[in-house]
Amino acid sequence: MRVVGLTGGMGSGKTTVANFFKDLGVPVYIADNAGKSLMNTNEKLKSKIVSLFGENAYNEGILNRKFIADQVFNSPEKLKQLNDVVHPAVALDFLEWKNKQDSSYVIYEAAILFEAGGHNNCDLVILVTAPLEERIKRIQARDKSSLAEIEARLKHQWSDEKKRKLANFEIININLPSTEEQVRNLHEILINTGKN
Ligand SMILES: CC(C)(COP(=O)(O)OP(=O)(O)OC[C@H]1O[C@@H](n2cnc3c(N)ncnc32)[C@H](O)[C@@H]1O)[C@@H](O)C(=O)NCCC(=O)NCCS
Ligand SMILES: Nc1ncnc2c1ncn2[C@@H]1O[C@H](COP(=O)(O)OP(=O)(O)OP(=O)(O)O)[C@@H](O)[C@H]1O
Repeated sequence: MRVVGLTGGMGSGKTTVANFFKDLGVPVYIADNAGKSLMNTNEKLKSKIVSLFGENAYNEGILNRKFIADQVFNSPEKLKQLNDVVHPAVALDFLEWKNKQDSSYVIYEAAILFEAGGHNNCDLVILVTAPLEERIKRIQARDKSSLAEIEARLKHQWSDEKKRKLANFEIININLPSTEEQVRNLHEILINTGKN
Protein backbone atom coordinates (compact mmCIF):
# COMPACT_ATOMS: atom_id res chain seq x y z
CA MET A 1 0.00 0.00 0.00
CA ARG A 2 1.49 3.33 -1.03
CA VAL A 3 1.54 6.33 1.28
CA VAL A 4 0.80 9.55 -0.58
CA GLY A 5 1.70 12.67 1.41
CA LEU A 6 -0.55 15.71 0.98
CA THR A 7 0.79 19.04 2.09
CA GLY A 8 0.55 22.76 1.43
CA GLY A 9 0.98 26.04 3.25
CA MET A 10 -1.55 27.37 5.71
CA GLY A 11 -4.86 28.08 3.97
CA SER A 12 -3.80 26.47 0.66
CA GLY A 13 -6.71 24.01 0.82
CA LYS A 14 -5.16 20.74 2.00
CA THR A 15 -8.23 19.69 3.93
CA THR A 16 -10.49 20.66 1.03
CA VAL A 17 -8.39 18.49 -1.30
CA ALA A 18 -8.23 15.66 1.26
CA ASN A 19 -12.04 15.66 1.36
CA PHE A 20 -12.21 15.27 -2.43
CA PHE A 21 -9.95 12.19 -2.12
CA LYS A 22 -12.18 10.87 0.67
CA ASP A 23 -15.21 11.28 -1.61
CA LEU A 24 -13.44 8.95 -4.08
CA GLY A 25 -13.12 6.32 -1.32
CA VAL A 26 -9.46 6.90 -0.50
CA PRO A 27 -8.57 6.48 3.20
CA VAL A 28 -7.30 9.82 4.53
CA TYR A 29 -5.26 10.42 7.70
CA ILE A 30 -5.19 14.05 8.87
CA ALA A 31 -1.98 14.40 10.92
CA ASP A 32 -2.91 17.79 12.39
CA ASN A 33 -6.19 16.41 13.77
CA ALA A 34 -4.49 13.27 15.04
CA GLY A 35 -1.85 15.43 16.76
CA LYS A 36 -4.55 17.50 18.46
CA SER A 37 -6.47 14.44 19.56
CA LEU A 38 -3.37 12.65 20.90
CA MET A 39 -2.39 15.76 22.85
CA ASN A 40 -5.71 15.39 24.70
CA THR A 41 -5.75 11.62 25.14
CA ASN A 42 -2.21 10.20 25.26
CA GLU A 43 -1.19 10.46 28.92
CA LYS A 44 2.56 10.13 28.24
CA LEU A 45 2.40 12.90 25.65
CA LYS A 46 0.30 15.08 27.97
CA SER A 47 2.85 14.85 30.76
CA LYS A 48 5.67 15.76 28.35
CA ILE A 49 3.69 18.83 27.26
CA VAL A 50 3.07 19.82 30.89
CA SER A 51 6.81 19.54 31.60
CA LEU A 52 7.53 21.81 28.63
CA PHE A 53 4.77 24.41 29.08
CA GLY A 54 3.59 24.10 32.68
CA GLU A 55 0.16 23.32 34.15
CA ASN A 56 -1.50 26.10 32.09
CA ALA A 57 -1.01 23.93 28.99
CA TYR A 58 -4.29 22.20 29.91
CA ASN A 59 -7.70 23.38 31.08
CA GLU A 60 -9.54 20.51 32.75
CA GLY A 61 -7.50 17.99 30.74
CA ILE A 62 -8.05 19.73 27.38
CA LEU A 63 -5.12 21.35 25.58
CA ASN A 64 -5.20 25.13 25.78
CA ARG A 65 -4.38 25.65 22.10
CA LYS A 66 -4.36 29.43 22.18
CA PHE A 67 -1.89 29.42 25.10
CA ILE A 68 0.40 26.94 23.31
CA ALA A 69 0.09 28.66 19.91
CA ASP A 70 1.01 32.07 21.40
CA GLN A 71 4.18 30.55 22.82
CA VAL A 72 5.38 28.25 20.05
CA PHE A 73 4.74 30.46 17.04
CA ASN A 74 6.81 33.18 18.68
CA SER A 75 9.70 30.90 19.67
CA PRO A 76 11.39 28.53 17.19
CA GLU A 77 12.95 26.68 20.12
CA LYS A 78 9.61 26.02 21.85
CA LEU A 79 8.02 25.00 18.55
CA LYS A 80 10.83 22.50 17.99
CA GLN A 81 10.37 21.10 21.51
CA LEU A 82 6.64 20.67 20.91
CA ASN A 83 7.13 19.15 17.44
CA ASP A 84 9.74 16.75 18.88
CA VAL A 85 7.23 15.26 21.33
CA VAL A 86 4.11 15.36 19.11
CA HIS A 87 5.51 14.05 15.81
CA PRO A 88 6.75 10.62 17.06
CA ALA A 89 3.35 9.99 18.70
CA VAL A 90 1.57 10.89 15.45
CA ALA A 91 3.95 8.70 13.40
CA LEU A 92 3.13 5.69 15.61
CA ASP A 93 -0.60 6.37 15.49
CA PHE A 94 -0.44 6.66 11.67
CA LEU A 95 1.26 3.25 11.34
CA GLU A 96 -1.43 1.63 13.49
CA TRP A 97 -4.14 3.31 11.38
CA LYS A 98 -2.45 2.36 8.08
CA ASN A 99 -2.29 -1.31 9.06
CA LYS A 100 -6.10 -1.33 9.31
CA GLN A 101 -6.70 0.14 5.81
CA ASP A 102 -7.48 -1.85 2.69
CA SER A 103 -6.69 0.30 -0.34
CA SER A 104 -4.02 0.63 -3.05
CA TYR A 105 -2.95 3.91 -1.48
CA VAL A 106 -3.71 6.12 1.52
CA ILE A 107 -3.38 9.89 1.91
CA TYR A 108 -1.31 11.33 4.77
CA GLU A 109 -2.21 14.99 5.15
CA ALA A 110 0.18 17.22 7.12
CA ALA A 111 0.73 20.97 7.11
CA ILE A 112 4.45 20.76 7.75
CA LEU A 113 5.26 17.46 6.01
CA PHE A 114 8.54 18.64 4.44
CA GLU A 115 9.57 20.86 7.34
CA ALA A 116 9.24 17.88 9.73
CA GLY A 117 10.84 15.32 7.38
CA GLY A 118 7.58 13.33 7.08
CA HIS A 119 8.03 13.10 3.27
CA ASN A 120 10.76 10.52 3.89
CA ASN A 121 8.04 8.09 4.99
CA CYS A 122 5.89 8.76 1.90
CA ASP A 123 6.11 7.10 -1.52
CA LEU A 124 4.87 10.22 -3.30
CA VAL A 125 3.90 13.73 -2.26
CA ILE A 126 1.16 16.06 -3.53
CA LEU A 127 1.58 19.78 -2.92
CA VAL A 128 -1.50 22.03 -2.77
CA THR A 129 -0.90 25.64 -3.72
CA ALA A 130 -2.82 28.90 -4.01
CA PRO A 131 -1.68 32.55 -4.18
CA LEU A 132 -0.54 33.79 -0.78
CA GLU A 133 -2.96 36.76 -0.68
CA GLU A 134 -5.85 34.38 -1.39
CA ARG A 135 -4.65 31.99 1.35
CA ILE A 136 -4.50 34.80 3.90
CA LYS A 137 -8.04 35.93 2.98
CA ARG A 138 -9.33 32.35 3.38
CA ILE A 139 -7.72 31.90 6.80
CA GLN A 140 -9.03 35.25 8.03
CA ALA A 141 -12.53 34.29 6.90
CA ARG A 142 -12.27 30.82 8.47
CA ASP A 143 -10.50 31.48 11.77
CA LYS A 144 -10.92 35.21 12.47
CA SER A 145 -7.13 35.24 13.07
CA SER A 146 -5.18 38.47 12.92
CA LEU A 147 -2.64 39.06 10.16
CA ALA A 148 0.12 39.01 12.82
CA GLU A 149 -1.02 35.56 14.05
CA ILE A 150 -1.12 34.21 10.49
CA GLU A 151 2.30 35.65 9.65
CA ALA A 152 3.78 34.18 12.85
CA ARG A 153 2.81 30.70 11.60
CA LEU A 154 3.78 31.29 7.96
CA LYS A 155 7.29 32.21 9.14
CA HIS A 156 7.76 28.59 10.25
CA GLN A 157 6.64 27.12 6.93
CA TRP A 158 8.69 26.65 3.77
CA SER A 159 7.88 28.64 0.63
CA ASP A 160 6.01 26.90 -2.20
CA GLU A 161 9.15 27.24 -4.39
CA LYS A 162 11.13 25.19 -1.88
CA LYS A 163 8.37 22.59 -1.45
CA ARG A 164 7.86 22.23 -5.23
CA LYS A 165 11.39 20.83 -5.57
CA LEU A 166 10.46 17.82 -3.42
CA ALA A 167 6.84 17.30 -4.50
CA ASN A 168 5.81 14.79 -7.18
CA PHE A 169 2.49 16.47 -8.05
CA GLU A 170 0.96 19.91 -7.57
CA ILE A 171 -2.73 20.74 -7.22
CA ILE A 172 -3.47 24.39 -7.85
CA ASN A 173 -6.47 25.23 -5.69
CA ILE A 174 -8.03 28.41 -6.99
CA ASN A 175 -11.43 27.34 -8.15
CA LEU A 176 -13.14 24.38 -6.53
CA PRO A 177 -14.54 22.59 -9.65
CA SER A 178 -11.05 22.67 -11.22
CA THR A 179 -9.52 21.42 -7.95
CA GLU A 180 -11.96 18.53 -7.84
CA GLU A 181 -11.12 17.64 -11.45
CA GLN A 182 -7.38 17.72 -10.68
CA VAL A 183 -8.03 15.32 -7.77
CA ARG A 184 -10.00 12.93 -10.00
CA ASN A 185 -7.21 12.93 -12.62
CA LEU A 186 -4.54 12.34 -10.00
CA HIS A 187 -6.57 9.53 -8.45
CA GLU A 188 -6.62 7.74 -11.84
CA ILE A 189 -2.85 8.17 -12.14
CA LEU A 190 -2.24 6.90 -8.60
CA ILE A 191 -4.45 3.86 -9.09
CA ASN A 192 -2.99 2.99 -12.51
CA THR A 193 0.65 3.45 -11.53
CA GLY A 194 0.16 1.42 -8.36
CA LYS A 195 -1.10 -1.72 -10.15
CA ASN A 196 2.17 -3.55 -10.88
C1 LIG B 1 0.13 24.93 18.44
C2 LIG B 1 -1.22 24.27 18.24
C3 LIG B 1 -1.73 23.66 19.53
C4 LIG B 1 -2.20 25.35 17.72
O1 LIG B 1 -3.48 24.78 17.45
P1 LIG B 1 -4.51 25.55 16.47
O2 LIG B 1 -5.82 24.86 16.65
O3 LIG B 1 -4.44 27.02 16.71
O4 LIG B 1 -3.95 25.32 15.00
P2 LIG B 1 -4.01 24.03 14.05
O5 LIG B 1 -3.30 22.88 14.71
O6 LIG B 1 -5.40 23.78 13.57
O7 LIG B 1 -3.09 24.46 12.82
C5 LIG B 1 -3.55 25.42 11.87
C6 LIG B 1 -2.42 25.69 10.92
O8 LIG B 1 -1.29 26.26 11.64
C7 LIG B 1 -0.10 25.83 11.01
N1 LIG B 1 0.73 25.01 11.96
C8 LIG B 1 0.33 24.13 12.91
N2 LIG B 1 1.38 23.53 13.52
C9 LIG B 1 2.46 24.04 12.92
C10 LIG B 1 3.84 23.84 13.10
N3 LIG B 1 4.29 22.95 14.00
N4 LIG B 1 4.70 24.56 12.33
C11 LIG B 1 4.24 25.45 11.39
N5 LIG B 1 2.94 25.68 11.18
C12 LIG B 1 2.07 25.00 11.92
C13 LIG B 1 -0.54 24.93 9.84
O9 LIG B 1 -0.68 25.66 8.65
C14 LIG B 1 -1.86 24.41 10.29
O10 LIG B 1 -2.63 23.90 9.26
C15 LIG B 1 -1.13 23.14 17.15
O11 LIG B 1 -0.95 23.68 15.87
C16 LIG B 1 0.03 22.19 17.42
O12 LIG B 1 -0.02 21.43 18.36
N6 LIG B 1 1.11 22.27 16.59
C17 LIG B 1 2.33 21.53 16.86
C18 LIG B 1 2.22 20.08 16.52
C19 LIG B 1 2.25 19.92 15.05
O13 LIG B 1 3.29 20.02 14.42
N7 LIG B 1 1.08 19.65 14.43
C20 LIG B 1 1.00 19.46 13.04
C21 LIG B 1 1.45 18.09 12.57
S1 LIG B 1 1.15 16.74 13.60
N1 LIG C 1 -10.76 27.05 -3.97
C1 LIG C 1 -11.30 27.64 -2.89
N2 LIG C 1 -12.10 28.71 -3.03
C2 LIG C 1 -12.62 29.32 -1.94
N3 LIG C 1 -12.43 28.93 -0.67
C3 LIG C 1 -11.64 27.87 -0.47
C4 LIG C 1 -11.05 27.15 -1.56
N4 LIG C 1 -10.32 26.13 -1.07
C5 LIG C 1 -10.46 26.19 0.27
N5 LIG C 1 -11.26 27.21 0.63
C6 LIG C 1 -11.62 27.61 2.01
O1 LIG C 1 -10.45 28.18 2.57
C7 LIG C 1 -10.28 27.78 3.92
C8 LIG C 1 -8.93 27.03 4.04
O2 LIG C 1 -9.03 25.78 3.36
P1 LIG C 1 -8.54 24.44 4.09
O3 LIG C 1 -9.02 24.40 5.49
O4 LIG C 1 -8.87 23.30 3.18
O5 LIG C 1 -6.98 24.74 4.03
P2 LIG C 1 -5.77 24.05 4.77
O6 LIG C 1 -4.62 24.08 3.82
O7 LIG C 1 -6.19 22.72 5.27
O8 LIG C 1 -5.56 25.11 5.93
P3 LIG C 1 -4.71 25.04 7.32
O9 LIG C 1 -3.29 24.71 6.97
O10 LIG C 1 -4.84 26.42 7.85
O11 LIG C 1 -5.38 24.00 8.16
C9 LIG C 1 -11.47 26.90 4.27
O12 LIG C 1 -12.43 27.69 4.92
C10 LIG C 1 -11.97 26.43 2.90
O13 LIG C 1 -13.36 26.16 2.91
